[in-house]
Amino acid sequence: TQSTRPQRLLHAVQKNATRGDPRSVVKAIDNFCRQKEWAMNVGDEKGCILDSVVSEVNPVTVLELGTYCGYSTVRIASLLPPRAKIITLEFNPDYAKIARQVIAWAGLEDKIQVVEGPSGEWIPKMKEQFGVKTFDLVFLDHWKDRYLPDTKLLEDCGLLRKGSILLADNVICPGTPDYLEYVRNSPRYKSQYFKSHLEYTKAEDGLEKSVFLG
Ligand SMILES: O=C(CSCCNC(=O)c1cc(-c2ccc(F)cc2)cc(O)c1O)c1ccc(O)c(O)c1
Ligand SMILES: [Mg+2]
Repeated sequence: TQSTRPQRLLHAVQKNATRGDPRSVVKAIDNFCRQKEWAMNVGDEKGCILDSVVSEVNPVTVLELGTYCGYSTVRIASLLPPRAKIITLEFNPDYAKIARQVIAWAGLEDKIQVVEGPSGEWIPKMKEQFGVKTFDLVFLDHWKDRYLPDTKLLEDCGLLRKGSILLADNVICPGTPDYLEYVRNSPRYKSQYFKSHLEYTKAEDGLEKSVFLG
């Protein structure tokens, strides 16, 4: 039977990356996506912006919306302080299965919890299910029309605190116009746009970093 792109991406990691070495896993995926097949990872260019925001925030609790194959999950987790944790939500069970194996190859299972299901259902259960108080950093990279409703849900569930950072991928391509309008015009956020390119291409894209003001 024909393999899927996530399966081929995982094989490239197992073939070319060193077990327990997150940076080699990131490199192997970027090489696969540049040389073999494009895939919707945040990629190396936007990944460097992600790295700088994670290093600056130094978060203890991270929420990622949209795991896909775990590329950004591994990127973020490899920069977290010892006791810090990342919860990553993925709707698609096939993606989640691949992501768990990519994360295991990187040796980061202890810092990462992959949760399967719709973000709209899981966000209201975060406190009771995972003992989360608030998130220091949220990386939005799932369905682009879920960024705004899920942000409002995070606010309503008391999962953001004064200073929580939202970092959103793809605000230009594919684009998240309603989300951008909200975080850029709401008095409850201070927003900043980091211009970049759509992963592995020359098309414009960027990340929007928004600080929740409480
Ligand atoms: O894929 C999903 C939804 S989550 C992935 C969201 N991410 C994107 O869509 C995304 C897309 C692009 C992009 C794609 C084509 C272009 F021409 C240009 C850009 C880039 C990104 O960086 C992204 O993050 C899913 C869920 C449940 C299911 O059952 C299922 O089959 C699929
Ligand atoms: Mg993306």
